[in-house]
Amino acid sequence: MRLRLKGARVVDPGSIDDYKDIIIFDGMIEAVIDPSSPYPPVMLDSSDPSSVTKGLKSEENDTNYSEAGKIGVDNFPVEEGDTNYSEKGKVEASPTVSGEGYTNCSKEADITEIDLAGMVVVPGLIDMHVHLREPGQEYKETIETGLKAAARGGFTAVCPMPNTNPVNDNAQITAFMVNRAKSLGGTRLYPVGAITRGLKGENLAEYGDMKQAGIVAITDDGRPVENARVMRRAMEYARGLGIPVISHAEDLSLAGDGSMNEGIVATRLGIKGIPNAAESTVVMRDIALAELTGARLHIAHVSCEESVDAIRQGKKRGVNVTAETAPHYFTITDEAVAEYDTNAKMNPPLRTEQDRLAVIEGLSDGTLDIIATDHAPHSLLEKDVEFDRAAFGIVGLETALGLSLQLVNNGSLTFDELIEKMSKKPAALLNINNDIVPGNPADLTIIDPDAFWSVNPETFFSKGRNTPFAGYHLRGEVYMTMVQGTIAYHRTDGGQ
Ligand SMILES: NC(=O)N[C@@H](CC(=O)O)C(=O)O
Ligand SMILES: [Zn+2]
Repeated sequence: MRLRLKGARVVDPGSIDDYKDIIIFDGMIEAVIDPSSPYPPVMLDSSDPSSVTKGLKSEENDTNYSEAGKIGVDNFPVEEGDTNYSEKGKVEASPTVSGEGYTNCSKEADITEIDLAGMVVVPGLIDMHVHLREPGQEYKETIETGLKAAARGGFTAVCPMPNTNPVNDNAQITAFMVNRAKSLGGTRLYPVGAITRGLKGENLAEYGDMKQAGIVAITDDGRPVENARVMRRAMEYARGLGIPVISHAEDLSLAGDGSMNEGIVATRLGIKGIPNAAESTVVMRDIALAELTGARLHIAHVSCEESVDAIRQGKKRGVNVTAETAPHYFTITDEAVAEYDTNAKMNPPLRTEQDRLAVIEGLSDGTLDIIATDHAPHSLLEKDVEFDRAAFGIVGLETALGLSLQLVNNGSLTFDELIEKMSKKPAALLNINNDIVPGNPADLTIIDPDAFWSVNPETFFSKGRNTPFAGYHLRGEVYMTMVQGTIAYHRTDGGQ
């Protein structure tokens, strides 16, 4: 089936920001054309001047001819030697033209149109940090519910972390995840393998085998690699394989048994704190190790000012380091814990206003390359308990775009910058080509930029309800998520 996405503004940062129609055939982007251009484009036959009109839809006026002449520059594959195309088009711009009754190209012209007036189409969003809990903790989330939540959040691809049970530290588990996702269709899954077997921090996992089975990076996320020599060796192997090492930066001896940010709020609540240095010291160590090994290092879930500073300095020195933060770190602070709300408990913890602003500054000056969710679903069993006994982690897939768009609405980021951070940068880091160009799979996120909606966890497709954002009013919502030309999510009328 051929689809025409009609009437939307198409934004692919660095290459397109314009009103374009996207033609999709067999799951692939076939053409990106001017909204007034006919499709398929007119096939010229000099012996039959009237042929130029065949297959055209009727238009109000005849300006579509000169538009048709422009198709070549609009990525439509114009035949070699077709240089007088536009000239011919002009010649045939006769006022008697009507699309009615022209059936010559009707087979090719059999196009289903999707009206996207008022919407923005962007390259599919990629969330490079999610926890899908399968295998092992399917009561919290499954690959199926996680991928549905991802599609609803506008993500065409996600990267599940290896802290499943069993751990994704071998090719069998990797293959299981990949196959499960393939059998489901919808949002794509690119697993991240473990750095060490069983996430124990001792012996390296088999990166080569896992890479063949589909991993795109390695990490012990959920736990730091405590031993610097182990981390160094991991970086050396990963470098050889051309995959990034993702660091969950945490000094366990400093974090101790803290369960929120160390500071005034923790003192007031009588909760043990985790200082910024528990994160930033390991960020600094891993940047030093990346400098030593030349590996590609990616810092996960950056929460505090000192980490942002360390990454900024590392980048200045030319270290191959990228970093992500999550929407909660630039939206709320440790004040959100005030009612002992376990839905505001995650690792690293929510920090102070100063840190929140430093994270936004890091996003806007490019120090923080990527926005990822760290989607960490838990059940009531782990969350409906005393604060210090509750599990760390919040869900994020279905609120990420809405929360992140607030940075655009309030002028902290441009829309292009946001799409860079939620789509293009993760794609580049993971070697995924999601440019909106003919020949690429039609993995697209369609955003309704002015829709107002409220976060209602009861409507989540995720099994997790553990969000601190319930009741938030947001502007900008996912309208449709398309993966390989198939609709993976479509907002029903009226929003949620
Ligand atoms: N972020 C969290 O608070 N929790 C994550 C682990 C992690 O990303 O460190 C989890 O798996 O629940
Ligand atoms: Zn982590």
